[in-house]
Amino acid sequence: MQYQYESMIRALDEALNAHLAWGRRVFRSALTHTAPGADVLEPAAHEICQLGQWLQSHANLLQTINPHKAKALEAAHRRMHDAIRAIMEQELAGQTVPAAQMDAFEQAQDELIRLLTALKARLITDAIRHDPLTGLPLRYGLEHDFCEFQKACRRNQNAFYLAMIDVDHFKQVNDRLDHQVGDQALRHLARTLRKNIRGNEPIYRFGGEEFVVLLQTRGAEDVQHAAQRLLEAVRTALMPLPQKEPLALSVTIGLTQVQDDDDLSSALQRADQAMYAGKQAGRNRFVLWDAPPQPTLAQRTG
Ligand SMILES: Nc1nc2c(ncn2[C@@H]2O[C@H](COP(=O)(O)OP(=O)(O)OP(=O)(O)O)[C@@H](O)[C@H]2O)c(=O)[nH]1
Repeated sequence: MQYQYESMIRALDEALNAHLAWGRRVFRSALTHTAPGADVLEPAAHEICQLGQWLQSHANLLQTINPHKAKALEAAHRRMHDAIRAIMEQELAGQTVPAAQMDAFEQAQDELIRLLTALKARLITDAIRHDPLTGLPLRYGLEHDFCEFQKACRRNQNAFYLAMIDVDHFKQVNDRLDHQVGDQALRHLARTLRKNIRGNEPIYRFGGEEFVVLLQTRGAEDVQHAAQRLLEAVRTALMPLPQKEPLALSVTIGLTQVQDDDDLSSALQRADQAMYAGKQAGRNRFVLWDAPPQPTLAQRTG
């Protein structure tokens, strides 16, 4: 999932502040026996108030984050408004407000604040787990995703491969064209990679100009095709540059098969070794990790 975390968190804070201001206004109306605005007394008050408007304008996004909680949030907001409207109507008519009605309001209000606070925590957690440059996940969740992917591959009787992808001669892009173009190139590359892997294959920005992809395939031949396709996609996706030749990029890919009893750090280490071998062999290629050859006598004795 990708969204603008900063503006989303800011908008949520503004909606929460507006809700607190609304609460103060309701309290004042009750104490001074004056009619509050339409955003309290109208049956559609939950849509009129600022928090209600925020909920409507972010409905799709909330649905994507967690459909169950999105529904609960909307319901709590509506319940809270229904309760306060009933309370205010009785208050303005000079009637005593039943304690059960106050309880209903307080419960809905507590639920609303609890859900909004959890949503904010989720947004902040998501924000720090994603790379602001490319929008890709960073490596925080990799360990967990790796284990889940391992289980899914076993369940589907598919082969699990981990790919380490490193941009070739990226320093030259920064040096020749400047760092901003380098940033743009990383965004461009992330999009190209994302477009050329399956939706259920996670990709991470692993480090500066390194990406990690988890691949679910039918076997060695299949993964080699996938790697070849990625190399081709990166090579041919030229990045337009104003008043200059478009920028051509290439990557080197290190691949390793992940066994059922494998762990992330060993897989990363092997993929890194394969990628390094690819760099040494001339870049712009993939290398499938193979068990390292036994050291020769000359190497052993140095
Ligand atoms: N613009 C930009 N550059 C970055 C970012 N992260 C890392 N880099 C640059 O990536 C470059 C990596 O350089 P090297 O590790 O020497 O590798 P390389 O030039 O790609 O060479 P090979 O990997 O050997 O093909 C460095 O110049 C980093 O400054 C980033 O977020 N933005």
